Amino acid sequence: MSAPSSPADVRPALRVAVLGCGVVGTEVVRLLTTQADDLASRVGARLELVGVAVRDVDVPRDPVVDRALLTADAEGLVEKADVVVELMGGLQPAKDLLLRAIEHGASVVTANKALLAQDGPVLYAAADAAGVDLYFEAAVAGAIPIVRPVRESLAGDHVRRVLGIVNGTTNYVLDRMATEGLDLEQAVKEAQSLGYAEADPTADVEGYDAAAKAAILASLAFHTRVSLDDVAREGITSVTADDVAWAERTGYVIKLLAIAERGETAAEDGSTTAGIQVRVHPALVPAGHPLAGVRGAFNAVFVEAEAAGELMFYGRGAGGQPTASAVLGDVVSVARHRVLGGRGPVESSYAALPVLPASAARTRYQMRLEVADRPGVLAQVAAVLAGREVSIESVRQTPKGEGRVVTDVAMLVITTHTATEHALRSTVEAIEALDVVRRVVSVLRVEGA
Ligand SMILES: NC(=O)c1ccc[n+]([C@@H]2O[C@H](COP(=O)([O-])OP(=O)(O)OC[C@H]3O[C@@H](n4cnc5c(N)ncnc54)[C@H](O)[C@@H]3O)[C@@H](O)[C@H]2O)c1
Ligand SMILES: N[C@@H](CCO)C(=O)O
Ligand code: NA
Repeated sequence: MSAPSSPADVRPALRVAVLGCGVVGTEVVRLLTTQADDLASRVGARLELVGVAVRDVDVPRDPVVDRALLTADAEGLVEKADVVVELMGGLQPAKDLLLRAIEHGASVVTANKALLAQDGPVLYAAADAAGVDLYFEAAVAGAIPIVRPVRESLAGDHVRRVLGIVNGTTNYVLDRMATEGLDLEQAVKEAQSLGYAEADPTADVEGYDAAAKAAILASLAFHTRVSLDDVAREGITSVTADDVAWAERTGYVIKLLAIAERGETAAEDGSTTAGIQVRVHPALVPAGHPLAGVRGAFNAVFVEAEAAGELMFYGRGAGGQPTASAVLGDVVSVARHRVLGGRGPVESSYAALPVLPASAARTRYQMRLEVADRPGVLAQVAAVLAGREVSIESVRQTPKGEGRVVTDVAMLVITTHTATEHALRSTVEAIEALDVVRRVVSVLRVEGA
C-alpha cells in the first residue's frame, strides 16, 4: 500500500456547490475541474464539485459541465455542500439560497453585487452567527483584487477616497463610441455578446451596477453601512456622440466613474458635519490621466489612504474567465479556513458615518452652451458665474458649425474650478434664463485633474 502523497489525499474532500451556470458559472466549473489537483494542494483538501444548480437541466451547455451534476433543485443542493458559490445573480432566490446555505453551515462565495449592496448586512449577520465565511471578491471589478486589499490590506490605514471605473460594459461602450463612432445600442449589444453585461444591461448603462460596487467599496473603506440607495447615481444614457466628440476636442475622455470619499457639509449656522459621499456619474477625465487610458471592459480603481498614499488597481473588470479567477481565489480562501480553522473578516461598520447629500459634492465642471455669436455674450455669462462664486478656469468659443457652415450661433465651452453641485445647479438655471443663451447643451463633471 502506498503512502498518501499529500495532506489533500488524507483529509476528507470539501463539497462545493455552484448555483447558476451562465457566463461566470461555466468558467468557475471549468477551473474547479481543470485545476483540481493544484487547488487540492493549495487548500489541503480536494474540492469536490457536488452539483451545479440550473433553471433547466436540458439546455445544451459547454461540455466542461458534467451533465450528471446538473440539478434544478438549488435548495436541496445547498444543504449538502461545505462551500456554496452563488453565480445566478438577482436578489431572489439568490438571497434565500445563500441564507439557507449559511444556516446549514456552508461558507459562501458570491459575485452578486446587487444583492450585497441591498442585503449585505443580513448576509454578514447570518454568516457571523453560523461562524462561516462570506467572500465576494468577484462582486467588485471582476478579476481585480480590490475587495481583499480594502477589507484586509488597508485595515490598518485611514482611507480618504476611492475612485475608479468599476463597470466594464459602460467603459466598453464609451470606448467604442469614442474610437469607432458606434451608437450606444450597438456598443451594448457587443458588450452583451462578449459576456460583460448583466442579464439586464439596464443595470450597467443606468449606473446601478457601478453604484452597487461603489456601495460595497464605501462600506469596506469607511467601516460604514452603505447601500445602493445611499449612492447618487447617473448612468451613461444621456451621453451623446456629440459629448464624446467635444470631450476629445477639449482634451478629455468621458468615463463612468464611481467615487466614494470623506467630506463635510456646512449648515447655515456654520457648523459642519463630517461624513462620506458616494456617487456614480459620467465625468470628463483629462486625456493624459491614467483613467483615460483604461480601454474596453478593463476597470481601474484608485485608493487614497493616509499612510499608504495613492494606490492603483487595474485589470479585467468583467467577462467569464477573469471573474471566475476572483471567485476561485475566494473558494480557496474559505476552503483553507475550513481545513485549517479560522475565519475571514466579518462586517466592520463601527464608524457609522453619515452619508452626505449629493449636493455637497465639490467638483469641477465643463458646460457647453449654444449662445448668440455677438460681442458681450461672454461677459454676461461670466457675470452669472462670478455672482455665484463659481470661478472660471478656461473658456473656449467656436462657431457652432465649426468646419462647416458658419451660423450666428456659437458654442461656448466653459470649464470651472471646483464648485459645489448646489452652486453649479443654480448657475446653470441663471445661465439658461439669459436671452443670449439658446440652450445649455451639456454639463459634465471634470474629475482627475
Ligand atoms: N459576467 C460578468 O462579467 C460578471 C462579472 C462580475 C460579476 N458578475 C456577477 O456574477 C453573477 C452571474 O453573472 P453572469 O454574467 O454569469 O450571468 P448569466 O446571466 O450569464 O448567468 C446566470 C445564470 O444563472 C441562472 N439562474 C438564474 N436564476 C436561477 C435559478 N433560480 N436557479 C438556477 N439557475 C438560475 C441563469 O439561467 C443563468 O444561466 C451575477 O451576480 C453578476 O452580477 C458577472
Ligand atoms: N456587468 C458588469 C460585470 C462585472 O461586474 C460590468 O460590465 O462590469
Ligand atoms: Na474583484
